[in-house]
Order: sequence, then structure tokens, then C-alpha cells
Amino acid sequence: MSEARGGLRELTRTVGAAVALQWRAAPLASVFALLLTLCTGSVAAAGGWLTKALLDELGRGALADSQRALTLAVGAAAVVGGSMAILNVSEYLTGVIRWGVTLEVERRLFTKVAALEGLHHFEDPAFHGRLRLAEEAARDAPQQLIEFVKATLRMLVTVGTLSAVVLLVSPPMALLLLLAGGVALLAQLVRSRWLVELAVALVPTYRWRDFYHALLVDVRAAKESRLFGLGDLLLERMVASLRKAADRELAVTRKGLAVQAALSLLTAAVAAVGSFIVARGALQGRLQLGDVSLFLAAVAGIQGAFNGLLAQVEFAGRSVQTFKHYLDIIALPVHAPEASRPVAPLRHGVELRDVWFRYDAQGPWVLRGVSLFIPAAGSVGLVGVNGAGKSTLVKLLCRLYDAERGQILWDGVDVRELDARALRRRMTATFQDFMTYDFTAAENIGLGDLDRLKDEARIRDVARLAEIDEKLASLPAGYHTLLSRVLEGEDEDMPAGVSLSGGQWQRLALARALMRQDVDLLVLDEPSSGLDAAAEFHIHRTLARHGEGRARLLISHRMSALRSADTLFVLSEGRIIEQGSHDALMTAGGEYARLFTLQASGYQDERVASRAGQKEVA
Ligand SMILES: Nc1ncnc2c1ncn2[C@@H]1O[C@H](COP(=O)(O)OP(=O)(O)OP(=O)(O)O)[C@@H](O)[C@H]1O
Repeated sequence: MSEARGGLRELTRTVGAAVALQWRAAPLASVFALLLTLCTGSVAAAGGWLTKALLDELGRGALADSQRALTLAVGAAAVVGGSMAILNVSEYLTGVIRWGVTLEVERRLFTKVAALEGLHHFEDPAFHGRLRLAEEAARDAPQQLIEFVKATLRMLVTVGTLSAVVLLVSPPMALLLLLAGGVALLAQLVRSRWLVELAVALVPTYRWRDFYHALLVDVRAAKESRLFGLGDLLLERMVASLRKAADRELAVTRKGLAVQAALSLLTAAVAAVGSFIVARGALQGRLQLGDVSLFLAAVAGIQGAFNGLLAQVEFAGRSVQTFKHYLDIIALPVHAPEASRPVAPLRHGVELRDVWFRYDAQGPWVLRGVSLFIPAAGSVGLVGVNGAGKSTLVKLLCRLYDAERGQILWDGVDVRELDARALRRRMTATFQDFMTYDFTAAENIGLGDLDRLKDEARIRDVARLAEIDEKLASLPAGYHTLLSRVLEGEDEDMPAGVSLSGGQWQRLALARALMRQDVDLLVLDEPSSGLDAAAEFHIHRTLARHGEGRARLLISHRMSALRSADTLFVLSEGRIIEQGSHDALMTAGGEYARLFTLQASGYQDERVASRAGQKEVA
């Protein structure tokens, strides 16, 4: 009982939200659509009544009033013609409302997604599942729920008016019809519940299918896929996902077939019983020809109205569930900037104080009591083997996650008390897994500072700093060349897109990070991993110049790039195990010295070393 009440509450909440959404998206069209719905609901009864009156009049033979018969005939024809006109206008209004609602829903959904703070939602498979359902809902659910509301209204008006008509002819029959309709409705609700449960259960299957599909068409995946011959394997897995979905859907459809067959039998039986009652009444002279016609039209009308609603129930049940996911995502809390303290320019430095962090509450600790200080005008280098936690530390600094224990302090203020967006505006960063946007070259750089997205002079300045200006200027449309091999420009004159090399993309990412001028903290996570040796040397000199007077955190596996940092921290399994200047750490002979010597020895050529040795001896 309480479950049914909960279900009803859920239905009311969802349908209410869909109706409110439609009202906001297209108020005028909604009012007209409602009026037309009420009109179409009464068409059957009006048409039936006019036909009955016409037949009764004609049945009077020579006594018939020809003027009245003619008026009734014209009236019945007008009702049919009018209902067709209403249908056409309704279709147009449905289009207007559908577009209004789709735009509104997509805008609201992705405004919310864009406003979500941090990364944890985006690294949660359950969130992606919900988002998929919500997007599905954004496309169809409000419309289907509104169609359901309209079908219910139409059904109520049709059944109400026609039942009144049938009641006049045969009261028991009216009851029978309503009962049969009610049973069919309940059965359909059960069927729709099965379908909803199936849709939710199949979300991961469809997401895997999408994933294999993306791998089959993605240009980057195509390289490995061709080289390792992965095409058949991916295809097989994609088809297997689809087959799984198809098998499960067909199983539910088969289950529903029995229900459907029982419903058809019930409908036919009710119609047969009704016809029998009326035919007998006519034979016994209790009913006239018009009554028979009216009754048969009413039976067909009521069953048609119920069937119309039944068809909507299936979609509506599914929509209630998917739309619920949309409403849940819309209701997710986002950070309220007004609740946070403004961020002052950095004067002393950023401090990590005994920071502990793990990605999942049950997962292993990734950072275990990290403490380090990045002075406002100093540089810090972070060293550590793969998986030590370096990039995780960067994510915490950018407030993409918050520490579980300990604090990150911005001039002594816990960053959790600060407005995250304002904090991010005071810093810039290049990430190890930087983005390559399929935009123009200028936009790829300008995105680093949206206020200067069109500032070509500034864009070229930072491109020069990142030593990519010459290359970009030489592209077919210079900085306005699209950097894409998968999208084409919407503008016909635009030359075909081009792609860059890995190192060139990295320079572009670096230029993007340099776009922001008024920043206090510069975070560079492997900014030169893809650069050739000469370029790396130049870039680091440029970065050192550019970063002067700011707090800098530099991460690199190329240890030579870090040696000039004021302080170096060695991170191992989430702990700082050494710290000091390059010279101090080399003298100490610990992990840093071991890693540095190991890397340096890889660059030693014995012939050069032995020549150097001979010179020393001489
Ligand atoms: N989003 C994530 N969810 C769960 N675990 C993660 C996530 N990102 C990283 N990890 C785990 O956290 C640990 C530290 O990863 P991190 O990327 O910080 O290392 P790193 O020092 O930057 O390594 P590398 O030198 O390879 O870039 C790893 O064991 C990794 O598996």
C-alpha cells in the first residue's frame, strides 16, 4: 500500500515537473494544445449523437423533417472535417512544444553538468549511467509524459461523454465497458513496469555498446586497432552487447504477449456481449436504428480511447523512470559561490598540511600525510615514480577533489572555505593528459582565458612563448585553421582541418596555460614530455622566466628539467620521503640521487665519457 502511494507520489512529481517544464518552454502553444485536446475528446460523442439523430430522423420515413435531416447531416460532416483540422493544428503545436521542451531540458541538464564541482561525478560509472538515462529523458520523456496527460484528458472526456450516451441506451453495458477498460489499464501498467526495470538494467549494456562503437570509429583508436588487428574483437563485443540487449528485450516482450492476448480477448468479448444486447433490443423493438448506431459507435469510441491511453501508458511508465534521473541530476547540489570567501592574491604561499586522500572511501590511500610548501615567488619540483600520487596532488591543488584529512592552505586559509572558481582563476595549469580540442588553432589557445578568446595579439604572444607560433601561422588558414581530422567547418570557405604532432599539441596546451596573465600559481604536470630535447631546454628556460614572481609547481620525469627548482620533493607511495635543493639531495645520496644518476647514466655515451676521462688524466 505504502509502495503504491510512493509510486503515485513519484508519478505526480514527475508528471508535474514535465507539465511545468512544458509550460515554461511554450506557454501559448500549451494553452492551445490543451483546448484542442478537450475538443478532440468530445468529437466522438458529438459525431455519434448527430449521426444517431440523423438516423432517427430518416427512420421516420415520409414523416421525416428534411430540413432538420439536412442540418444534422451537415453537422455530422462538419464534426468529421473539424476533427481533421484540429488534428493538423495539434500536430504543429506538438512540434512547437517538443522543440521548446527539448531545448529547455538540454540547456538545464548541461548547465547543471557544467556547474558540477570537482571530478568525482565524472569518474563514477553510476553517474554516467544516470546521465545516459537523463539524456534519453531529455529527448523524449517530457513530451511523452505530456502526451500521456493529454491522452488521459482526452480519454476522460471521451469516456465520460460516450458513457453518458451508452448509459441512456444500456446502463449495464456502460458499466461493463468501464470495467474492461480499467482492467486493461492495470495490465498495461504492469507491463510498463517490466519495461522500465529492463531499461534501467540495460543501461550498462548500452554504455558498453557505445564504448565499443566509439573505439571502432575513433581516429586515435584506429591506429592501434589496425596495428593489433582489434577490429573483429571490438565488433564481436559490440554485437554481443547488442544481442544481450535484444534477447532481454524480446524476453520481456514475450512475457507481455500473454497479457496482450488476454486483453484482446476481453475487449472482443465485451464488444460481442454489447452487440448482442443491443441487437436483441432492436429486434424486440425496444431500440431504434439510431440507438444501435450510437451504441456501436460509443463502444468503439470508448475502447479506442482506452487503447489510446494504453499505448501512452507504456511510454509514460518508462518516461517517469528516465525523467526521474533527469530531475535527480538537476537537483544535485552545486557549489554556491556566494557562500565562500573571495580569494585574495597569493602573498606568502600555498601549503599542503598533512594531506590524506583516496579516490574511494574503501580504496587505498593515494596521498598519506603529504606536507609541502610552495612559496608565492618560489619554485617547487615534484619527483616520483609512476603512481606515486603526483597528478593526484595537482588535482587537489586545483580543487578538483578535496583532501579527506589535512588541509590545503592558500595564504593560511583552508581552500575549502574559498570560492573554488575564483581560486582556479588565480592559477593556471597544464595537465599530463591535456586536451586537444577540435577547434581552430586560435581557439585552442584562447580557451585558456575566455575573456581574451578573440585577443589575437595575446594568443600569438603566448604561442611564441610556447614556440608554436611559426607552425600555426603557416597553416592553410593560419591561426583560424581547424585542428581536426574528424569535423569540418560549418563555413563552406573554411579549408579542411589539419592535425598536429604530439609535441605540437603539447606546445599548444602550454600556450593555453600561459594565456592567463594575472595568476599566482603555475602548475605544470609534465609540460615537456612530448618535446624534443632542444625544444625542452628552450621551453623550460621560457617557463622559468614566465613564472618569475609566481608560485610554481613543476612535475617531470625528466629530472634535468627540475634541477633548478628552489626545493624538490620526492613522493613515494603517497608520502614525501625527501626534500631539499638538487645539490643537497644529490649529496644526501637517497632516492632522488639514485633516480637522477640512473637517468643520467642512460644519457652517457661511453665514447664521450672515456674522451672526457682521457682529458681529465692529461
Ligand atoms: N581517478 C582515479 N580513480 C581511482 N584511482 C586513481 C585515479 N587516478 C589515479 N588513481 C590511482 O592513484 C594513484 C596515483 O596516481 P597518480 O596519477 O596521482 O600518479 P602519478 O604519480 O601522477 O603517476 P605518473 O607518473 O604515472 O603520472 C595510482 O595508483 C592510480 O591508480
